[in-house]
Amino acid sequence: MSSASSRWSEFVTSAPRSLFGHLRPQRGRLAAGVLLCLLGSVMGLAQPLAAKRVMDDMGRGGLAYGPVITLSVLVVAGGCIAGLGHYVLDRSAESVVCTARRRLIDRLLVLRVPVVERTEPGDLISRVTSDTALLRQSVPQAVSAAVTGTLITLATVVMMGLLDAVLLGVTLGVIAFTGIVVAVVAPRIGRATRQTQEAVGRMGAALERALGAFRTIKASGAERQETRALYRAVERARRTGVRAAAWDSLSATLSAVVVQVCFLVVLGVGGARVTSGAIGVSTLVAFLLYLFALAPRIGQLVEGVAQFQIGSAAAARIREVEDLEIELLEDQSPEGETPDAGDTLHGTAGGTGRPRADPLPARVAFRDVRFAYRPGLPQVHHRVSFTVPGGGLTAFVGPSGTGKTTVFSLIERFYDPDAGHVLLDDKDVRQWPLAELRAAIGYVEQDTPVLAGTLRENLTLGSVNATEEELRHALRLVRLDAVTDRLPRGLDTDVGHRGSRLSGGERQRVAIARALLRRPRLLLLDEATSQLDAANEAALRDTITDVAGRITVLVVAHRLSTVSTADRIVVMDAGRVRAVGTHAELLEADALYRELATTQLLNGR
Ligand SMILES: Nc1ncnc2c1ncn2[C@@H]1O[C@H](COP(=O)(O)OP(=O)(O)OP(=O)(O)O)[C@@H](O)[C@H]1O
Repeated sequence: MSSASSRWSEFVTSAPRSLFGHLRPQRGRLAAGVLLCLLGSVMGLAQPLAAKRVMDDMGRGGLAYGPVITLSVLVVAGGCIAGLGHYVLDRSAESVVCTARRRLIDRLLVLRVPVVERTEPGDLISRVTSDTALLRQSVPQAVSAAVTGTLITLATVVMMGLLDAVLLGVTLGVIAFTGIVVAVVAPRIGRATRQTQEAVGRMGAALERALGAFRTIKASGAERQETRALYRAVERARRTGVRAAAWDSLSATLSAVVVQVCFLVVLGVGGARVTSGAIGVSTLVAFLLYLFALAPRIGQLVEGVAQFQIGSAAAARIREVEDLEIELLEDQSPEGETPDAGDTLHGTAGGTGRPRADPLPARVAFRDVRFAYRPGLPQVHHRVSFTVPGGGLTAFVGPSGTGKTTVFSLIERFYDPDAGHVLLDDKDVRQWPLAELRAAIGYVEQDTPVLAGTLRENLTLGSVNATEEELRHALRLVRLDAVTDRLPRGLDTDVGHRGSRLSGGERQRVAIARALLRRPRLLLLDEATSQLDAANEAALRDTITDVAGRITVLVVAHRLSTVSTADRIVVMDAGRVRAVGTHAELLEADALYRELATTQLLNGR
């Protein structure tokens, strides 16, 4: 069996299971909704009999008002009860969607970094929005069709059988034909829906790519190029959507046509039977009324099977996200070993990840670390080893792509090394509960360190209980207090998407203030490669020197002003540590460092 067909057969068996998984928590309400729909429909079933009675009475020359009143009551009450049933089903469908969205959201931010790197954010977004919306659309129809449609169809068939067995035979022929149509077409609807949702996911990814680099696209004059790429994604979604719609329409049309044909056949055969005296006119009329009642039920069943396929396809895509590997933020050390709070964080302020007392600087060490981002990719670290004592400023320098930022990613446990050990306070980071490890570290990335929202929201990300005084202190530390004082709304100023309303230097300093507010024991600072003006550069250098007086600071350095004040410099080259020393020592002893200091570092890159 080819891999595509085995994937398909796995989808066919697992997708409905995923859909049932979503429905299970709402089974009580769904059952109530179905019961009400059923009751409404059962009352509808009595209508043709009441109509037959009215006609028989008329045939006998008189009109009894009783059956007319009964008929009216049945019509109104049946409609109201069925309406209530549909409302209950719709409500349950909203709850199904809400639960599915919550479950997805719960998982999204704890996904492992490598897992997210393998997926497209836009596609993940479309699974939370578009696929869950499909669940909403398909659940009521699929459920009510499955139960109500089936039972009412059976009951209608029984009533028709009681009226006339021959005409029932004709009708059953129709149902059998429709069944064959559904069996052939339904899986194709499921497959086409899945393809449509995949195309919608790709469209989300393309949108995310374009809007995420809005300025770059404008500056590169690439609006038309990107618009064309988006058009292509939209067109793919349209094509697959049309395919799904074609199968859906085919099954609906076939079932409708077949019912009409059946009506004509029943009329013909029934007319002959009335003429021969086998049945009365009122029986034929009642049978035809049942047939008309049956037609929408068959349509409902066919549509229900289609909706079941659509819902299953959406549930399968949601399931794929739920199956992605996540991080365990709480204790995950193999031996259940948790570091002593006094030894690491000095206690954390419940849930905020902030230490209560002044933190002690952390010690960091790499022991023979080997690492590749993925199997098959070239190794980034080849037996990297170094030791950083608690406190002071350690700078990492080296040519671009030698694995300096990767050192930080391994300390943060965004990835785990393939061999060797990354140690914090002489303990492998894998032995640390992840939340505690990350609470001990402040990480300032090279790019995009500011989120949409206000300055205050940005600063308190990860330290929600920070006081006004702490905020002011952090701003003073990073020399941003004067800037915020000038802003009309101060800390409540909106910084725009990715902090676009701040300068590059301000963004970096906001990110440092945010990291410091968590009062880390270790600050990882990936220095911005862009050239800062002299005042900004001096402000940043003073901040780093200040902080390094209290906690351990590791900097991926791109500026001479940073390395010249460092307590030690780790020179990396091609995934190895080449030399360690002070600026003066390395200028003397290491040719690569000498070259870097006079070129890259001097120029800020
Ligand atoms: N997420 C990733 N997936 C795959 N490869 C990656 C990833 N991040 C970095 N790399 C690769 O790993 C190597 C080291 O990258 P790293 O960012 O650590 O270098 P660096 O020394 O910090 O470079 P720079 O000074 O330019 O920032 C590079 O070849 C890079 O292409």
